[in-house]
Amino acid sequence: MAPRAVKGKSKTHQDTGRVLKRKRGEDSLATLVKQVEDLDLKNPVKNFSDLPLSEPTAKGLAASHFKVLTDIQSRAINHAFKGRDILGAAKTGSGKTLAFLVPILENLYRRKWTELDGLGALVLSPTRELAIQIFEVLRKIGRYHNFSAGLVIGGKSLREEQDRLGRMNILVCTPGRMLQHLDQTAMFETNNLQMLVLDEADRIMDMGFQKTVDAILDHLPKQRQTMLFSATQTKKVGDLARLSLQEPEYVSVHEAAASATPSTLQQHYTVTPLPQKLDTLWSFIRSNLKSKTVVFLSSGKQVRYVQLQPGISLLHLHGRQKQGGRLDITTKFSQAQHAVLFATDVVARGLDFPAVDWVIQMDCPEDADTYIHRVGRTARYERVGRAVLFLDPSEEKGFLKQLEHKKVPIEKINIKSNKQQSVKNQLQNMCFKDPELKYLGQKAFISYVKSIYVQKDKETFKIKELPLEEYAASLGLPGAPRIKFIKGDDAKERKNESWRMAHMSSDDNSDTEKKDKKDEKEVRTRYDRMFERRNQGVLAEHYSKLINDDGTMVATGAPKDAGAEIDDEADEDADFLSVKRRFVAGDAELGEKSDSSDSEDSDAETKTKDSRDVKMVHLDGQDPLLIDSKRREKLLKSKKKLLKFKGKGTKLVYDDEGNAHEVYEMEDEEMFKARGDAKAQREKFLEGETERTRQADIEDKEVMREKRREKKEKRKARERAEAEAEMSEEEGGFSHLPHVPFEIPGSDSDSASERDEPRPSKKQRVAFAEPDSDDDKPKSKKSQPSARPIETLGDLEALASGLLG
Ligand SMILES: Nc1ncnc2c1ncn2[C@@H]1O[C@H](COP(=O)(O)OP(=O)(O)OP(=O)(O)O)[C@@H](O)[C@H]1O
Repeated sequence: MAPRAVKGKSKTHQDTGRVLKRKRGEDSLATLVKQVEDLDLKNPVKNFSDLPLSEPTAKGLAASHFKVLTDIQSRAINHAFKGRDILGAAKTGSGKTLAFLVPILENLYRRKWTELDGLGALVLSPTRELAIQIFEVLRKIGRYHNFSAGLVIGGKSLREEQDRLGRMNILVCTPGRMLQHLDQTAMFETNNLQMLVLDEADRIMDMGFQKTVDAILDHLPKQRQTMLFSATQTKKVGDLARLSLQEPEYVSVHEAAASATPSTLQQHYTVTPLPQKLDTLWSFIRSNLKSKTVVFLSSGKQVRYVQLQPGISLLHLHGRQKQGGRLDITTKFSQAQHAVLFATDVVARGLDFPAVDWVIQMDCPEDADTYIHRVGRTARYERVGRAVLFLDPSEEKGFLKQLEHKKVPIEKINIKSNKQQSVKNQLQNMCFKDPELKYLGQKAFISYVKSIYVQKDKETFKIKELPLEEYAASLGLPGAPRIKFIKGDDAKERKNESWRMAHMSSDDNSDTEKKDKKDEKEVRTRYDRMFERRNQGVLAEHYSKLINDDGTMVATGAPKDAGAEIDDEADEDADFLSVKRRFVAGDAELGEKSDSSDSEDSDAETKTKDSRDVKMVHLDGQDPLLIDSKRREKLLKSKKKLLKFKGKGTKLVYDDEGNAHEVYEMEDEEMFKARGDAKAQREKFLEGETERTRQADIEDKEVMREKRREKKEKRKARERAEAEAEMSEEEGGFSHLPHVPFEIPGSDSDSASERDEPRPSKKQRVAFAEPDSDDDKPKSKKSQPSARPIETLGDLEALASGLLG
């Protein structure tokens, strides 16, 4: 009896403690809400400690060593706290990421956001690398919150992500993958979304992403807070209308500034004729072996070709690499003290590589905005940095005009010709010895010329003025490859085309990957072509023998007298092709019926030919089955096995007159032609099917969502009722504030709760841990749930490819 009394007493103590704690939480939340209401927008705060912040965010910021707000942070955060739409523009490296992440955490916190409320904030990033980076910052500063957060960037199975998506409060994603989920993941709801953030907004709103972003916006509620951030901000009225911005606050930190680039950045350009660019780069690298440098080139093929060995670690990064490889390289370069990263514009925006000394732009960027983002990879957050742009004489005037227009201060420098070292001979030797390298060089040449051809700014990019023969020689090539341009062929448009098809299929990959696949298909190596030619011959020969004049198929495994005219050589080849089927085309010459029929449905007959015993079995409505071995004879005795040789019947449909038709009937050629060009018909058909599939998906999803919504509402009501009952029993007056760890449910079993099975207990959940050892980690077990730190690239890859777990 006694123990029971003690137990009862301690339970009451625990309950009272819980209730008091809840009351304290409610009180501090009310104070926080009031402080935000009273925030003076005209008086930006300096330190994070002066902002009205929740305890978890304040702790997360302090543990990540963020104390003083940057300009953009102090001017944007207070507006964002008040729920205003924001157009944020500030120089590269000025801390825009925190300017939207802190409001996301705080606004959801003040709204008591829980797992049951679903997706509260969505952050769109133009590249996977940037999405990963944003997510890492979110993990750092949000580690003491109980929100669940996920990274959705493609590269892994859609299924894996689907199960977990429905429970996320905050998502960081790339547009293509997000749209795929919005269209295809029934459990994923966005009707409760509070905040939408577009990082590198001008890039996300431009042509390349237009269709995808518009389709995403169609799925989102119009009533929401929208925040746009970039170093080169979009202010286009059309874009703002597309986003349904409501009286946005334009927070521009650099509009009044003298330059659009950081003041700690020294910018130079050098006029280097195209054929000398590689030599200039080589000489630069050789004289800066103790630096960390990013070299921008216009295409991945060029990035792959630059395989010099100057005595410093060279890394290559471009969009066509596999995701794991890309992550590996960004991590390596981040950690390296001295290295050169050859990259395309995939790293131009947003990436925060620590301590980059130089940014070299070997190929002129497409516009001044791209220039600003590229050079922004150095001189970040008050650090110094240097940038050099290589311009061909034909590009100088046009591009300098663009830079001037965008307030970019840049000075000309001359390269000392006596310091120039030539790599032309070295490359020529290498290409001579290694045809594969020569092939790569040719592709690099072609892709460079194409990149110039598709540029819109014809005042800067004048293809006719480029010395292409000399440029090819500088790459070590024996001559300039011939390039055919199709008039009116817009490469960008072609690139974006794949979106449509990616969208239609339920494939797992992001749109970027689709592009890759499409391109991979187009790029056939020499060996591919040789192989194709060789096998074409073999197949052609066979094909002509396998197909009769009238186009009917000839059975290659049949004996010679079985009606097919096949010569000896063809028989050999037939064996080579290992035709396993034993159906013969006709039975007319195969002798009389055998008496020894032992099956209800089949009759067997025997004929000896070419010293082989051959039996024939007739199956209803089928070609005869040839029995030429004991094994096949045995088969006859099994009715079950014979079933597979029986016909399956034909499905017919009846018209109004009662005439039977096959489900698919061949159309008369004339009629087909009358309906127009075959290509146009195909496209029309595809469009129709895409639309039909899309509509069906949307309808299916809506039904599923409705069901889920109902269940969720019921669950929510039940939980609230329970909580209220519990409180009124004990003390009364408080509302329940359930907490979900800041996590992505990791295991498959976790996804069960999404399907309305009992919610996992907190102990079952997997939560984040912060890998940084220097941060003061929370001491209590409750505030530091069991954790899996990111230690290896594999971890990071898993993190990037799916959802955190
Ligand atoms: N308040 C702060 N105190 C100290 N460091 C900060 C602060 N805010 C941001 N940083 C640091 O500044 C660097 C740049 O920040 P961030 O990547 O957010 O810049 P950005 O403005 O988004 O740049 P970009 O335009 O290139 O995307 C990061 O390393 C970040 O950790």
